[in-house]
Amino acid sequence: MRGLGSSHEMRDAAGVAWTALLTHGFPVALADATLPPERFRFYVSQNLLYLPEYARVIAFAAARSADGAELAEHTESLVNIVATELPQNRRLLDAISQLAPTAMPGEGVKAPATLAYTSWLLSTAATGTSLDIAAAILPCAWSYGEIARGLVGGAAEHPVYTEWLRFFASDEYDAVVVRQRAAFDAALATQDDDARARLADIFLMGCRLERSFWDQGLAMQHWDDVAA
Ligand SMILES: Cc1ncc(CO)c(N)n1
Repeated sequence: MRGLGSSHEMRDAAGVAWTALLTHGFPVALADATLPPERFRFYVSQNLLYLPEYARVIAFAAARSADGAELAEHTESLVNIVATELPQNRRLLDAISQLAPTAMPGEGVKAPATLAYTSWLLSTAATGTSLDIAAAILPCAWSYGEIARGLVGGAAEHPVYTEWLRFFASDEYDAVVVRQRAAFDAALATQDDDARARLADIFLMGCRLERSFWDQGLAMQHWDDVAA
């Protein structure tokens, strides 16, 4: 299919589902340091429920790797989540708890967008190929890198948010994204039009779910019986 032969073209095809992530009110408020700490606490708590499932999904991709190079690639992504991002999110929760000391309602319970996103990732992992899984996980890492790199330059100093921005805007994080995209693009080159269209649909859904995760954080949206 013309126009869907690379991650770059899939991102362009995702249109507003992608561009909305770059200008979303949550990261924008985080960068100008006006985001209320309670909202960040809610978001990080939900992220700590999201990331272990995300890691399990990457493990499915590793398990289904076609060759040693693919196995190594997914394993590096998995290690990045388990050894770097999860501990970093736990540190962020500790830090924001100084500014927002009261636990949010339902902090240990997946809120609707968290459940939708993790359930979709896990169902893609259960039924898809390793490349389907790669398409599903690509918007996560890639969009965070792009969001942070776009905002870090003009960001206000903040005792917690600055660390978040620097982490995702770092060269180390960018290297993770570059590696993931290169592996995805190389695999995509071997796919026929039908497969590329399916992968683009998966990528697009990942972008939508990223956006609803930000929306959920901004609104602190939880199940009706959990919300006070
Ligand atoms: C919801 C979500 N998407 C992407 C990332 C980046 O890994 C994250 N930590 N959380």
